[in-house]
Amino acid sequence: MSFTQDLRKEAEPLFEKIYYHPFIQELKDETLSKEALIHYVKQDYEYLNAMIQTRALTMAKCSSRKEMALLNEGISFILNDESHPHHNFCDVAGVGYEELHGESLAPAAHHYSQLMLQTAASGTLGEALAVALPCPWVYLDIGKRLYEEIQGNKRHIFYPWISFYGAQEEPRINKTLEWLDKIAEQSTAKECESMRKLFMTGCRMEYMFFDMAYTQQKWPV
Ligand SMILES: Cc1ncc(CN)c(N)n1
Repeated sequence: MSFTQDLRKEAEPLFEKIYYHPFIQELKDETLSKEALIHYVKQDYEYLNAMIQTRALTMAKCSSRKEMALLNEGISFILNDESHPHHNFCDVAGVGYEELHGESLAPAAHHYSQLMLQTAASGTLGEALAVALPCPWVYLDIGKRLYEEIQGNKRHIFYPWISFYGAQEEPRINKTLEWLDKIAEQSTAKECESMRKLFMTGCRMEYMFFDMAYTQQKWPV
C-alpha cells in the first residue's frame, strides 16, 4: 500500500463522520438553513484566500516547473472556478455573494487557516502538501457520494454544488497523491509521521469547518 493509500485508510472513519455531519445530510435533503449557508460562504471565502496563500508558499519550496504548474492550477481553480459553488449557496439563501466578503475568521476556520499557512511557511514540502490534501480530497468524496445519492438530479437545489465537487478536482488530486507518495518514499519514518499527523489534523479540521458553519460558531467574547 502506498503512503497516501495508508492515509486514506486511516482517515476512513473521519471521512464517514464528515459525510454524516448534519450540514452534509441536510444539504442532501435540501433542508439546510439559510443561516448555515451564509455562515459557510462567509467563512469559506476567507478560508480559500488562506488556501491560495498556502499554495503560493508551497510553490516556493518546489524544484521543478511541473510541480509549480500543479500548485498554480490549484490556485487558478480557487480564483476562477470555486466561486460557482458559493454562488449556488448564495442563490438558495437569497443573498448577494459580494455582501458576504470580508468577514473575520471564526475559531475553527481561523485554526485551520493558521495551521495551513504556518505549515507551508515553516514546514517541509511534504508537510505543506499533506496538510492541504484533505481540502480537495474530502470534498471529492462528499461530492461523489452526494451525486450518487441524488442520482444526478439536476432539479436538486444544491445540484451545482454537488456536481462541482463530485468531478472537478479529481485529476489534480491524483497527481498530488503521486507526488506525495514519491516524497514519502524519500523521507525518513519521522518525516512521514509528521506528514501523517498533519493530514489527519487537516481531516479533523474539515469536520470542524462544517460544524462551525452548521452551529454558526463565533468567538464568544
Ligand atoms: C474548508 C474547505 N475545505 C475544502 C474545500 C474544497 N476546496 C473548501 N471549499 N472549503
